Amino acid sequence: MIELVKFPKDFTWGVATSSYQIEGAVNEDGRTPSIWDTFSKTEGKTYQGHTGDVACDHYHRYKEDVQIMKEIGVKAYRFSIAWPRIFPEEGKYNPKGMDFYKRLVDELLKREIIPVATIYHWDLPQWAYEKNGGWLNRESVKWYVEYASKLFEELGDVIPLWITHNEPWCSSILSYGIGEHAPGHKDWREALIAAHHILLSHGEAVKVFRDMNLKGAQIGITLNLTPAYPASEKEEDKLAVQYADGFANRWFLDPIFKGNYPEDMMELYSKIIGEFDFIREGDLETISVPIDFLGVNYYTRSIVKYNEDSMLKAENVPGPGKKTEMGWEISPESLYDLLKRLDREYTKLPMYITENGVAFKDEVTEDGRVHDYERIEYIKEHLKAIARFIEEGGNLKGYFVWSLLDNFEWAHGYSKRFGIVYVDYETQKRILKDSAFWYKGVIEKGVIE
Ligand SMILES: OC[C@H]1NNC[C@@H](O)[C@@H]1O
Repeated sequence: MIELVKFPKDFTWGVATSSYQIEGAVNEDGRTPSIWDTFSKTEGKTYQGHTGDVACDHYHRYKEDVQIMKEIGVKAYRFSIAWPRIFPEEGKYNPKGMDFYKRLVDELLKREIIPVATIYHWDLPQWAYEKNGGWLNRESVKWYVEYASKLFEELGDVIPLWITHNEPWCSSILSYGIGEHAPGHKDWREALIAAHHILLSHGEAVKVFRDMNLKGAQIGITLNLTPAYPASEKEEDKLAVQYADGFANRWFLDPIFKGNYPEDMMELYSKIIGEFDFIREGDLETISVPIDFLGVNYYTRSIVKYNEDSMLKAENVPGPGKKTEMGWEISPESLYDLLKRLDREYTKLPMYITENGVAFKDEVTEDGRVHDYERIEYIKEHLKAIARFIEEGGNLKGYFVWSLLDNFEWAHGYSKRFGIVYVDYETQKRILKDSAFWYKGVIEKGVIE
């Protein structure tokens, strides 16, 4: 007996991308460098020195790509806007840069695809970074609000869903603390300062958004969340989970939904970074202004054991499940656990899975196709977890596959393919993978077998 898993009729089936990962055209129509242009051109920072100079040439091929979305039948398209196209210099608005997004939105609306805009997906203008380190400078909040306000003015009447930030954990901790992402700093105090200013910019932008009273438009934030599990039933491993969970999840969930940073993590971090003197009176009220929805990016879980020598008292151990090309364990049941926890402990607001997807070794076979059955399996299992949550009353409104296209996977360059559409970077030819045809069927029927 084939199990049929049904989704609500109005479920938002989408795909997601981001500007630096797909657009290319890095010097076109007034765009100036972002920190990722600088970082990717720095020796040793990205796989084989790959950059986003051309990427998927989406800046020129957007009409073709929107037509592909139409063929797949997606209802919504989550993309990000490149700040350096809109404000190539501080205070200097660039209408030609904005015009690209107006053209893109026109193409989407012509095909009745809902545009979902991420305001910041990591391509900070280099000019902002050069003013005392970008997000380390509290002025970044002002720059960001000026940028977001201009987007609301110019696109607020045609874009119904706005996401202030994509994965603040990555644009702060991974970028200023661990150093794997631009600007590549390795300083925990800087990481927490950047996180604070990013969260503050989120809250300030939401306030401006509310003041503009944009009819029918909603605003939220997207967090990448990684549920942590203990390697054993030992009490010390459970303590390791508490700190791993604080590090990955609660440091962002708590200020947004509870109006405070988690006490246990502040205590732990204060031993490393000293005073939290970058938090000012009223900041947490701003950060926790009410939003309309939460975007959740989910890929994998972590399993941790206690380690006295680690700052977080936690050390990752590999899970038993199958691994992806990124080395991430496949664990759809952890997505269900995560959604239940968010519903229980944080919010009853509508949620969207704003990213979920997987990198496997994709090859174009003799028949000119890409038989990515493992990706179909991955997406199917995660959709089942989502369906179970919805069935139990969970307020989950939509799902965006990461990604529409194979694209620039940050430090991994083009070596990791997440797309449901294959990109031949030599020719820029797009090939719908089997997963794209499968997803088309799911969208059409609203069920998975
Ligand atoms: O690693 C896959 C994706 N994860 N979330 C942010 C995106 O920019 C990444 O490509």
